[in-house]
Amino acid sequence: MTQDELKQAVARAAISFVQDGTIVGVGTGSTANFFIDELAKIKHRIDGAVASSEASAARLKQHGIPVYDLNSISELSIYVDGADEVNKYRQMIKGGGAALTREKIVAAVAEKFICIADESKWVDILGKFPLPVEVIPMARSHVGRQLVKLGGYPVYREGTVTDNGNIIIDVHGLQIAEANKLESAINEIVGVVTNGLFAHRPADIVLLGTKDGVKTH
Ligand SMILES: O=C[C@H](O)[C@H](O)[C@H](O)COP(=O)(O)O
Repeated sequence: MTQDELKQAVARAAISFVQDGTIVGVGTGSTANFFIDELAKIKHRIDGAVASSEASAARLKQHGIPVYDLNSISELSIYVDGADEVNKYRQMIKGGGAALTREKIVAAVAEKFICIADESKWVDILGKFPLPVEVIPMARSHVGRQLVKLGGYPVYREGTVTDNGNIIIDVHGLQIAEANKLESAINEIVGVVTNGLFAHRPADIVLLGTKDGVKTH
């Protein structure tokens, strides 16, 4: 099976968690795009969606799925999104597509976070994938210096502006043993909006696409 076929398989599997008549939280990225396309097939059964990026909102609308502002709803039963890395504690690194902040916000509202990923994303220790950090532009150098003190090698992601008008710094060289602590420490740096560690809010369910089928963790 190709990587895209594995992504499609987990996207399909996630549809079984969608309850009729509800608003669905939808993530960002290539795996989330497969989920949006699967969601379109059952769009008559749902009320609509909340998107974690402008790109996902546009794809949902192209399919004729109503997109709600998060502020206009009070509850969200599920949030379905991909990940750049996920471990056995269902902690994740996210933000390869620069959507980490909105993803974290929608995930915070959702009762259940369902992570959909192909097996290449499964890791023992988080950190091989450079950790994305969303930063207020004027704080770029300051945040970079603080990230070095935390043991990382910060690299400015040239040409990327987030949906919130900020920049991304990718932190290389981290071996993340205590994801909760590092998530908090980075978020305490003045000028950081948030970072792509989802440790305080791990996924509730991971659907992992493997050659032997979709495995649930
Ligand atoms: O900002 C992007 C998101 O965190 C994505 O969920 C993550 O990068 C995984 O994307 P993909 O499904 O394309 O590998």
